[in-house]
Amino acid sequence: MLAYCKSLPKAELHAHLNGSVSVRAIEKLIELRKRSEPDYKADDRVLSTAKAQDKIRTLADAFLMFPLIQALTQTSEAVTLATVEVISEFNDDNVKYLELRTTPRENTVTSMSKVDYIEAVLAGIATCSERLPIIVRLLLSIDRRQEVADASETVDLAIKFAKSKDARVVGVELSGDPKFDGRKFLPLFQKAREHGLKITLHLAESCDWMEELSEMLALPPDRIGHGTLLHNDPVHAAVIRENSIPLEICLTSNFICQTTKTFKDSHLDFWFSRKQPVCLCTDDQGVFDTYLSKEFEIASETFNLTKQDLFDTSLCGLRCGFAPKEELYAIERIWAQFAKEHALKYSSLRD
Ligand SMILES: CNc1ncnc2c1ncn2[C@@H]1O[C@H](COP(=O)(O)O)[C@@H](O)[C@H]1O
Ligand SMILES: [Zn+2]
Repeated sequence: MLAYCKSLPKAELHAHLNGSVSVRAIEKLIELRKRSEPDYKADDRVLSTAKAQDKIRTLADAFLMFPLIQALTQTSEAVTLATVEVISEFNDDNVKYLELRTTPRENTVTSMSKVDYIEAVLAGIATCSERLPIIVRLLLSIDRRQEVADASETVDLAIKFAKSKDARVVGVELSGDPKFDGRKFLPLFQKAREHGLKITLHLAESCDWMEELSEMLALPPDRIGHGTLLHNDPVHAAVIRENSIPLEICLTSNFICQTTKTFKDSHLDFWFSRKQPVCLCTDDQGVFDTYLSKEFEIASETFNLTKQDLFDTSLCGLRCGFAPKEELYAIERIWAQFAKEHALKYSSLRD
């Protein structure tokens, strides 16, 4: 089944740039940093090829890893390199449509501004677009720990970049440690929506911090990141069903962080059996040592999914993308062709 999962055209909608950087790419980033700082020594944990499960057992452990990687992406050159490496690896896994997300950061030591950071990511996307058969769009992230003023700046930049010529920025998202309440950012998400941006929110990733849910769901978001525990509450589940909000489900991430005890405990089954749109995603493929085809294989083994189910799930991912519908229709031709070659059922939304 893994070979089939690899051959499937796929859409990845939930990938944090810094969490997606592989050990191989980290080695390149260290080399780059050593050019200007020959004595630089990276933290051993980011270079360890040990299984992700040995390093991370809780969500809190995962949050210790991100700053170690972010320490290597503090210049425009490094940010572009990381972007190119991450996109290339998704392309190698036959991902045809990718939505990367990242938190724009400024760095006073290297004089990198938030605008520089975004432009560096966009430069990486532009380079890959010329060379590789993959369409990439960008979401700008608000980190739950941020001050509202900082997040507001990010939303304003997202609005500005979305209106630029290439329009590769298509949305904003909320992520970061779930113990920080997201409600203070709601007016910013409203503003982003008024300017045509799409919104996805990490919600209910951990059982300890659920107070915000009703207000966050009332937005309502265009997609939900994880939503691991939302199905346990009938009121929340009803909002999701009524609004047909797609869920971005990251099996390995949830399992490693132990927000779902086993793959079988994942909320994927609940939503899948109710025909809710569900997108399989990697979250942080570098940190969690995974890739999208593997997530499809795990889903298939755990929930007895057929080749047709996997194809439908992969197509569902594309259709939940935030790029304009016309662009998504154009990319869908690849799925139509795959269905033809593999005698799978496929019907265009236009039929
Ligand atoms: C494991 N589950 C998760 N839950 C919540 N937020 C997560 C996350 N995984 C990653 N991030 C968010 O993505 C940032 C790293 O990428 P960027 O520097 O933005 O590219 C992390 O600092 C965190 O805010
Ligand atoms: Zn995430």
